[in-house]
Amino acid sequence: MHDDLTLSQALSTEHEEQQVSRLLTGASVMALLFLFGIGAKAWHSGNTTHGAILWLFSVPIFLNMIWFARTGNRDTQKAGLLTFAAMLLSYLIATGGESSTGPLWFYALPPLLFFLTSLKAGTAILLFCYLAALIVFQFPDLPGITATYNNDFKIRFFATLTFESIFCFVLEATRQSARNKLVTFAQAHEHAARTDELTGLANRREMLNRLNTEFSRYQRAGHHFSIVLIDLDFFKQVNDNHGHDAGDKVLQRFAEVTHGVIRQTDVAARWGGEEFMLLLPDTTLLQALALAERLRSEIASTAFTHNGTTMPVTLSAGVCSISNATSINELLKQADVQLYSAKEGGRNRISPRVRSQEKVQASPT
Ligand SMILES: Nc1nc2c(ncn2[C@@H]2O[C@H](COP(=O)(O)OP(=O)(O)OP(=O)(O)O)[C@@H](O)[C@H]2O)c(=O)[nH]1
Repeated sequence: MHDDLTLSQALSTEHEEQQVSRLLTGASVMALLFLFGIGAKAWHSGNTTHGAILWLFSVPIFLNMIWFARTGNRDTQKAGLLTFAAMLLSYLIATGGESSTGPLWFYALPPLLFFLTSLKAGTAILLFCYLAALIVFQFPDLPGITATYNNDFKIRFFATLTFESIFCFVLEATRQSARNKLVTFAQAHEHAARTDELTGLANRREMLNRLNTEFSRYQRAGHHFSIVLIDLDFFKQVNDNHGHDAGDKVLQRFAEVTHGVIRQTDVAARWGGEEFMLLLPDTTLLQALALAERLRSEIASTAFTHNGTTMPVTLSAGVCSISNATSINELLKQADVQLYSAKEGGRNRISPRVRSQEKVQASPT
């Protein structure tokens, strides 16, 4: 599954959120193990109240894990774990934990906070933790505070925690900036891999992907679709008479006109050279013929100009519906046969011809 992910999908917010959830689950399991182990050690060394309180903390963490497994709600999982961590740290700094080592667990907070929340939210929560520590250090007589710390410890605690927090902030900011650049780069790269540079339409590779997707949809749910294979008539003459730049301009203008004619759900691609393909989801052969005819007429009446000279541009197109084919290959082959027939029939026309079309195309344009 993972191999199928594109780079920008792999860097997407959803994917990152999944990673965060996995990390939170891992952190929860580790927290449970630590609480159980350190609680057991405290219990055996006679500090039974401290041991029992540590074990008690494992209950909400365990329930949070169960809740996440049942609901899949990542926000609750994150908020729950951060709340329990804040409560546990408050307890540890207020009581000193074992041998006044409780505040040491504060050092786990900065990297976790910046990774799990935003830089802003992480800084705000950290400042709140600083305030809590300051209150414990400055007012040891407040109810619930049983630990006393000497001044050297307090100064070193704040100095090292500040150093670590700044370091984590800078690291996370750098990581986020690199990630954003990578996402932008990946999106541009993926767009380029799917798009024809000259016309901005989908390229052949993208069209083949979309055809396969549409064919699967047809096989699964019976959604019909049609394709239109288009070739500009006598395009070589445009290049020969007006130059390659003029030819390029015609291709670009053709793409613009096509965009104005098709629906948003349709896909237009440059199939190669001066050949184009339209993929029309949920469209019958007759509807596709009508659209192709509309495009033919629009192109025939559009003024293609270059350096003040107007160039005559018309198209021929072959149309085929998936209901007349058993595979993508056959669909393409039939559209090609129809295109050939349109060219043979005199160009500036759509094939197969149905009665309504014959009436429209009877008068030469
Ligand atoms: N300017 C420009 N010309 C291109 C491009 N790709 C293909 N062509 C030209 O398109 C022309 C296609 O010519 P042909 O295959 O002979 O077809 P045609 O002149 O359109 O004649 P019919 O298709 O038979 O109506 C060639 O001259 C190619 O060089 C492109 O990206 N830019």
